[in-house]
Amino acid sequence: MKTSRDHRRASDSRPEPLVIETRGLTKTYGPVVALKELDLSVRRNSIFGFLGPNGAGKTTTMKLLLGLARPSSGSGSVFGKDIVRESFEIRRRVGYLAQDPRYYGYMTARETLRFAARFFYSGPEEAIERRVGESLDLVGLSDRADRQIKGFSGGELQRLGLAQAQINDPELLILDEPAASLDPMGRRDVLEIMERLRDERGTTIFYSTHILDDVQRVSDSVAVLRNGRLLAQAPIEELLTAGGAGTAVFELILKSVSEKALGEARERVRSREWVSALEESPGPGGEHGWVVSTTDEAAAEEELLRLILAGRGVRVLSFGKRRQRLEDAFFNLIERDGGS
Ligand SMILES: Nc1ncnc2c1ncn2[C@@H]1O[C@H](COP(=O)(O)OP(=O)(O)OP(=O)(O)O)[C@@H](O)[C@H]1O
Repeated sequence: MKTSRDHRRASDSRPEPLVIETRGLTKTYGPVVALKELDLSVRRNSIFGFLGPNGAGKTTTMKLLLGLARPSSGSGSVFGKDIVRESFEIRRRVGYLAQDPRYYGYMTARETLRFAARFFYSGPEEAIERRVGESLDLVGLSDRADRQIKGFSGGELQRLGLAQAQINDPELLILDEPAASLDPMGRRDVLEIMERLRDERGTTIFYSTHILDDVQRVSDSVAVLRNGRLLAQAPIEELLTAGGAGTAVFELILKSVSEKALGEARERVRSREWVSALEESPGPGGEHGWVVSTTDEAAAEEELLRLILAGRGVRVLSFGKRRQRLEDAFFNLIERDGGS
């Protein structure tokens, strides 16, 4: 039985081949357009976050990829195989965790995984037991393996779901909101397991979520979907930059003896190439609020205060830094798309 693959990450700079590719993929349910002309490209050995609010079309996309629903138009392939004509072959090589998986509460975790493993392996019992044991280990459930599932917490159930989805050592895991219902600890566990699967087994992971922090934490690439339409698709760093996130923003409150002194400070700051924006707002009692966006956080840390204080007559009452996050980038993209 094959339990692992060659999961070395490519050391050269050639891009990994595409595991999922869709072109103009569309699904309508009567008058409802659940998915409109989706072009998606997911590279091998990546964690791909599929991000969007409720009703965006995430589950619909996953069902189309798995052959559980038929496209209204457009096409798609997984491992180069057609999602309509070759869905049986696709499903054999994919692990899927549905949004709300159900289990038999009277069964133990080990029995559940054994049951799932028998669908895939007809080999000797020891091989199945070994695979079940490895899977329990992977998700940290070895010490609870022989307890009935009905007593499991939400986090334990989700980890069992992951173990079940990867029981056949799939090349691709499709996970529908794997961490949505969990507390921060439970979410961290699930994200760590996803990383281990990518790093140690070379699994490609395509997962949906509406939790921006999770996407920022583990994804290599991200697609943002809204009302069935793709707003953006890019490696995460690119998306952060495009949406204006990932850059540092400095917030200051200044007090100045004169407009002239303030104007000179403004000119000194604006003359620096690492300043991408300087927004000003008047505060109470002659104070001035400044928000300075930068492209080079280190340079700004080193120079910004010095530049402001270089002339006489300007005092800095407060100085703080915040980093823009994916959340800012996401809402910027949605705003650009015309609404919330
Ligand atoms: N079988 C169906 N019949 C009619 N409409 C459907 C059907 N399945 C999905 N839809 C509609 O298609 C749209 C996309 O739904 P989908 O479940 O794909 O969204 P989602 O992004 O997965 O949302 P959620 O996070 O809430 O699961 C929604 O407007 C939904 O109501």
